[in-house]
Amino acid sequence: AQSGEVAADPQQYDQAYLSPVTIGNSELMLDFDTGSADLWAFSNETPASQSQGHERYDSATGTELDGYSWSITYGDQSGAGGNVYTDKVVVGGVTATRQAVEAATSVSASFSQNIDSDGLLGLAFSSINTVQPRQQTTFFDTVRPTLAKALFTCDLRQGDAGSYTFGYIDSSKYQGTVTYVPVDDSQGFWQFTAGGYSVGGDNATSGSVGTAIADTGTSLLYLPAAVTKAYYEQAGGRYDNQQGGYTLPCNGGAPDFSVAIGGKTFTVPGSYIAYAPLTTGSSTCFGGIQPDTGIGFSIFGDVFLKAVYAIFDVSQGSPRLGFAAQ
Ligand SMILES: C[C@H]1CC[C@H](NC(=O)Cn2ccnc2)CC1
Repeated sequence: AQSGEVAADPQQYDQAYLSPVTIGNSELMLDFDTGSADLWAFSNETPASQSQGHERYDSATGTELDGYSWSITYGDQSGAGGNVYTDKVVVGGVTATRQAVEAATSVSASFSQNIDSDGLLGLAFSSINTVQPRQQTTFFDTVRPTLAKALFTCDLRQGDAGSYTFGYIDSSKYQGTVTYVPVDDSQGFWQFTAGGYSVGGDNATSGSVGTAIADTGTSLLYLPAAVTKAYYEQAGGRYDNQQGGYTLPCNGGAPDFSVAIGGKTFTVPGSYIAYAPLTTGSSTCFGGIQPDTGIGFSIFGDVFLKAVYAIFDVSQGSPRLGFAAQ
């Protein structure tokens, strides 16, 4: 049985985390994204004008799926599309011998401009893979029958290298016990229910967060508007229309944010929520918590995930998420 571990290296401000992946004989840095289900890369088929500074997948090592294509648009309105190959993909020593690899023939500006990222490796459920005419499986679904345990884990860290593991849980990476919650995969996401919350440790847990997804591909923590408003009232933040989100002082006074999941409380340090100065040297920061208005559910992105050890587990028949304090 296979198992393995791969580094997750943070970009500036932990905006995304990138992991080394070998596809054929190309070594690329991919953004592992539990919020989508396509494995795509800049390639020899991506226009030079769009791929300056990126490593590219050389599709010559692959077997083309004739007449197949893919096209994806993410929640931030970024997107990409192209052709499909099968090729050998290796992640932390775990090998998929015939993985669908989606070679980009076009990518949106934000992907071209983020030269650290050579593509994405989707880890949501294969039911939302965009390949046509026949949907393809994610890397995790492809290797799942060969893994020691049918699960992968995520240990993202604030401003430091973390890791993903496939096929095993590393109990040295968390403290205390793991709390498991059921996952509703009907929308293709790692969707769960979050409970009450508290700001700055005042144990008057108020309200309830509700339906949420665990999304390593999203930088911030998107919560219901009422919860977000309550947080920034205590944090001394304000909604800045020009910035398109809440901002707050960078000065280190931001309160912690705690949320109950499966009856256990998980805390995001206030320092994670003073996310990044509006511009270099500014004493005003963009907030790491933002409203989930219009999305349809809350998004527990990297701001939350780097405060926990997360286990994405399909070993029990029904999928489940495990969380433990880091
Ligand atoms: C309003 C939110 C904005 C951010 C959205 N997240 C994404 O688009 C994640 N992603 C994947 C690839 N590139 C980005 C989720 C909605």
